[in-house]
Amino acid sequence: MQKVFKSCDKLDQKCYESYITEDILMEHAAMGMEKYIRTHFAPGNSVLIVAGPGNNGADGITLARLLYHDYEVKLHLPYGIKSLMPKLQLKRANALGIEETEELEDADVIVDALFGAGLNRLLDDLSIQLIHKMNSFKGHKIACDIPTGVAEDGTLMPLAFNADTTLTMGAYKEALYLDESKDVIGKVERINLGMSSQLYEGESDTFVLEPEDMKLPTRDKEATHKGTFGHAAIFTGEKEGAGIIAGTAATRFGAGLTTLVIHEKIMAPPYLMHATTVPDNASALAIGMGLGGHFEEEFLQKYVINSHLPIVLDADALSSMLLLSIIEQRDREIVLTPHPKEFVLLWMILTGEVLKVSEVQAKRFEMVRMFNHKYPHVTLLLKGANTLIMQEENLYINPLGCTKLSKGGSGDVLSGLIVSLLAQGYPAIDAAIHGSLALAIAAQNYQGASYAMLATDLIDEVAKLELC
Ligand SMILES: NC(=O)C1=CN([C@@H]2O[C@H](COP(=O)(O)OP(=O)(O)OC[C@H]3O[C@@H](n4cnc5c(N)ncnc54)[C@H](O)[C@@H]3O)[C@@H](O)[C@H]2O)[C@@H](O)CC1
Repeated sequence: MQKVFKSCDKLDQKCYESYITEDILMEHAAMGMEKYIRTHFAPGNSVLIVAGPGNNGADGITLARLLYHDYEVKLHLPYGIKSLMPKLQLKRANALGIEETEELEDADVIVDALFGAGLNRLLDDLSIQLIHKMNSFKGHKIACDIPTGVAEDGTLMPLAFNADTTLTMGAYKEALYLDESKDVIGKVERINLGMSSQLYEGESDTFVLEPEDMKLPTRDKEATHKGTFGHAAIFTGEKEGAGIIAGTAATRFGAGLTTLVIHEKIMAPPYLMHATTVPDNASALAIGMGLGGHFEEEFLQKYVINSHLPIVLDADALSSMLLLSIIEQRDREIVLTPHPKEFVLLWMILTGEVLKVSEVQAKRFEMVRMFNHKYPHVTLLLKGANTLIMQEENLYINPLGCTKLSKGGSGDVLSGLIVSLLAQGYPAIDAAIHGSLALAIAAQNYQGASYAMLATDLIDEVAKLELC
């Protein structure tokens, strides 16, 4: 996992105090982009660099110098040059013979160095025209630091540069991981600015997860039996399919036993048990998926609220005042897995504040932190294109989800994976992180069409993760 920061200003300041000047940082920023281009494009290819008036533009001008002669470099400066660093970089570039181009033509590589971290107001007409044009080009699109149109606080403007790759300077920033900007950021790579990234970064309590972080349930001992791996009890309500999907996922992910708790007799697959109450040896619970109003309050009070077993609250449980009262229990392992619409409901119940889904989406990090401030002991997993997971002040971003997951049943699989890990004895935060990673990586591994994946396909992919 990698550290993530709200802004790099303080990190840059720390460098200056160590005599690592702006000029050094900038040279390395440009060298990082140069390396990326030289790795992916042979000399002779054309590179269009659109450079703005500030230091983001200066990164672009520096890149022009580094590539000039080996590549067909076209440098466009639509706003002229305003500050010290771009002036210095342009002098150096001009001295080598680089001239500005007035024409904006397609190239093999298009570099957006118009505005980076300094974007502080809406784009004007000139920028809008430029970005429309750059987006229409066929060349490989690289954003320097952050695409123009994505502000440092993560706000996505009505138009943004549509990057294939964002080469971000020094450290990963939160703005790169808001759901709304996922489609314009493309792949993200970090560029080191003349020192180890660990020295540049310092401390952070926010992290972006990587595939290598995924830990699968371990079965490294031979002298075991089904009881060794816990017993997941999944409350199955009006839509019994949701419980069956979650139960199948829980079993596939290693739970020794899985029971669907339901009042009625159902046709469950043979590997799932079902019962009308929670089995005595249950080691974790999951409730909410397809629940409806299946269980009476007295039953829920006895088997869910008073049980104190580790628990996943999902879907309908997140709009139940009774079930949400669980989050006051500070001695319990609790995972909440809302999607943004469910978060709106739970937030209203917990605080009385009525939010729109769009407001939650626009400030996902802030909302998760506000929830965490009230309930630090609860693991909150806010679903989305970039899932956010937080407990005890540490926030983890899982950016590995993909559009194949946008289908009914994916959330039930996730609840099943998490309750499975809880049943096997993993702490709530680990269960949420590794369940979420397993879900996302399994979806990536699915080989069918992007629109075709069923919850059962996803569970089959989970079953193969250890072999990958
Ligand atoms: N500070 C440093 O030491 C480093 C900075 N680097 C680069 O510097 C960038 C930040 O540079 P700056 O702080 O100069 O900011 P930018 O270059 O992103 O933009 C600042 C300039 O754009 C103008 N501006 C902002 N929004 C505008 C809008 N909507 N329309 C028109 N003009 C607008 C501002 O008035 C200012 O002149 C980073 O994104 C990164 O690319 C890198 O070189 C790494 C090191």
